[in-house]
Amino acid sequence: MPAPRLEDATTLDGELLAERTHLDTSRAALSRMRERAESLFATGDKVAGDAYTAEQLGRHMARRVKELADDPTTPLFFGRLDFGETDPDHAGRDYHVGRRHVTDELGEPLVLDWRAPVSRSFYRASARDPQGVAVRRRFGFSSGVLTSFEDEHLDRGEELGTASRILTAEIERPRVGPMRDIVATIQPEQDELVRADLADSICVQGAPGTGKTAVGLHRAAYLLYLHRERLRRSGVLIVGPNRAFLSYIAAVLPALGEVEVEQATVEDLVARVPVRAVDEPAAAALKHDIRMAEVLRRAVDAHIGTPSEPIMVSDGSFRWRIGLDPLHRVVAETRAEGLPYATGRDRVRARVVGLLQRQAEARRAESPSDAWLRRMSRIKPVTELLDTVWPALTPDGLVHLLRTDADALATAADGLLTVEEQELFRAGKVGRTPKATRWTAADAVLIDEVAGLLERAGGFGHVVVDEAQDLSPMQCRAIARRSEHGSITLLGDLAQGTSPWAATDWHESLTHLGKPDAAVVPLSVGFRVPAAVVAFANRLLPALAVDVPAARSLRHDGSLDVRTAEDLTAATVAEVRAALAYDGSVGVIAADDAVDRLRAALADAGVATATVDDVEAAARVTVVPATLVKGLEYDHVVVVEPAAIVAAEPRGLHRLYVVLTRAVSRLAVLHRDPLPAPLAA
Ligand SMILES: Nc1ncnc2c1ncn2[C@@H]1O[C@H](COP(=O)(O)OP(=O)(O)OP(=O)(O)O)[C@@H](O)[C@H]1O
Repeated sequence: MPAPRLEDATTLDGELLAERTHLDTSRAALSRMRERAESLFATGDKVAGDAYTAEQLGRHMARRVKELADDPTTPLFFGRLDFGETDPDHAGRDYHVGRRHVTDELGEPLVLDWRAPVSRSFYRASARDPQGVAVRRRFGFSSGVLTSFEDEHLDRGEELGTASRILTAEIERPRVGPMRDIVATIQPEQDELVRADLADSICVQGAPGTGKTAVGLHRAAYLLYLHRERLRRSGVLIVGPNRAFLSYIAAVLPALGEVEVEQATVEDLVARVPVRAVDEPAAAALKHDIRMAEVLRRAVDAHIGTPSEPIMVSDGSFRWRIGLDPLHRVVAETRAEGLPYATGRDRVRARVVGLLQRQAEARRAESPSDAWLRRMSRIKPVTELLDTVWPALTPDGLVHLLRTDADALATAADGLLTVEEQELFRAGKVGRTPKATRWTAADAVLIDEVAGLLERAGGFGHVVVDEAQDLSPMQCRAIARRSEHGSITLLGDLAQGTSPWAATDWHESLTHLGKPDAAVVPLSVGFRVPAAVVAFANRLLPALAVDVPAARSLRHDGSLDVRTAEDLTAATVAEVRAALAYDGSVGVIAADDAVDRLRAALADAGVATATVDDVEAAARVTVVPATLVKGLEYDHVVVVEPAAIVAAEPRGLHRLYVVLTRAVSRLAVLHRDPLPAPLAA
């Protein structure tokens, strides 16, 4: 493919000047839009009729003001599309593409939102399929100042692809602080996922650093733009592995103008009871097993009984009787409807009252009053019937019952759990009541499952699940309950699975998530890890027993340094000192129990360190326990004693693979013990 032609220098200067002027004009227009929104916000309460409308309007305006905030360090636009004369819709027009729409006083667009339909060509047009675009221009910025641009004359067959200087500079830019958006440089294979239909659930399998997290967040922003009202009502949820990760990604969506997205860990989602105990590994594995879903379903179902005698009800004036047959019918019909249990209980009550109502109507030839109906629905014989055939249940009460009543568990688990497994399930201390019980994290998932059997909760319009390979089947179901009527974006890498129940097959996870037909799409280009580091980490892949497509790294810079050291602590301090000579962040990653020692040694040496959940910290060095580093990245990574990281947990080699793939530019591996076998090869 021909390389882009260089324009002569004077034209270039003139063009650059014109683009800077356009940037100034757009900035001024954005600030006018914001002022207008602010003044509407200030007067909103006077305009709105009632308190409710005022509050709604206030919230809307506050959101609008936030959305229109201008950050001087992020460029308002990053690209431009010049359409050819023959394009049927945009002949001869040019558009600047940026983070949000900016219009002038007449409402003419100065900058188009990157999510607008026209902007799509910025990401997807190619020399082979120019989509009407004659020239695609990318802008280079330095500290918010427009300093350069790069043109591709698609109409002349020019295309840079990943050789773009501006893309390369963006990828190689030192990382500091929280994660950044990638709107300026989304790649075609990523864009296809970002712009997938709201109705489509997708699963992205990608090697470390292929942009899975970035794609998920940008998809959320894209869907919110396209289906704003609908998704504002139903909500968008991002699920991540831990607090540190969530705070690392928290700034991306607000930078894209999206301030109303919920972020949570799975533990947050199921936090109906406080978690105050830890399961033995075997018990935890059993509780996360998919068979538990059926055990719990049966245990709830077992509470539905059979009426054994007619009921007699007196309302003061008359006595009514409902025979056994109609009562049987009410219970059987309700059961057949397969409603959530608590809804079923309400339905039985309503039907029994309905039977009384019909008798009353027949006798008095008029409908009984609402007050009469209410009284009948709470009258003792009706409530007693309900308590026998459809007793009220609570989620923690039911799990407590299974932990304390061997017979109840045996009935529910018959043919599903062995006797040993039932004993394992009931092992451990249980309080006298649910409230007095010290629940474990796995218990909380089971309690949430029961809550889902009792009552159907409202779900989100879209859920993005990151690091999804670590979810257990029961955790997948907890997410499924929150996305039953919505779609999901599942992001992960089977090679990075470190939980005891880590997925080995995406179709299985998707089935537990209630989206068995979702497509599994690979991402294949790595934007983080330098090729030499990828090659080193990939030595582990054969030992990880997963079938994942290999990725190609875009980064050929970077360095890898693996060496032995007698005094690991001293070597770490020296390595961190050397790393600080470069720009960017430094991450020291070690087995969890070595973290305090390393942090203290660095402090003694006068090196300030941050903790992993403090993404805004001034210190450039972070000491990170290996178990918390998933999803994060640092320019310079120092891995201390790989053998200890591997030895610390059953899936230690997978953990080490995660650890070795966090480096953006330089990786130093320091060890005293021999390297784990696959690496030493
Ligand atoms: N198109 C792109 N342009 C510029 N940078 C990109 C692009 N795609 C991804 N990146 C950058 O590459 C890095 C890795 O991206 P991200 O964290 O989304 O990858 P990931 O696949 O989720 O990785 P992991 O599996 O390790 O969690 C980030 O710094 C991200 O900003």
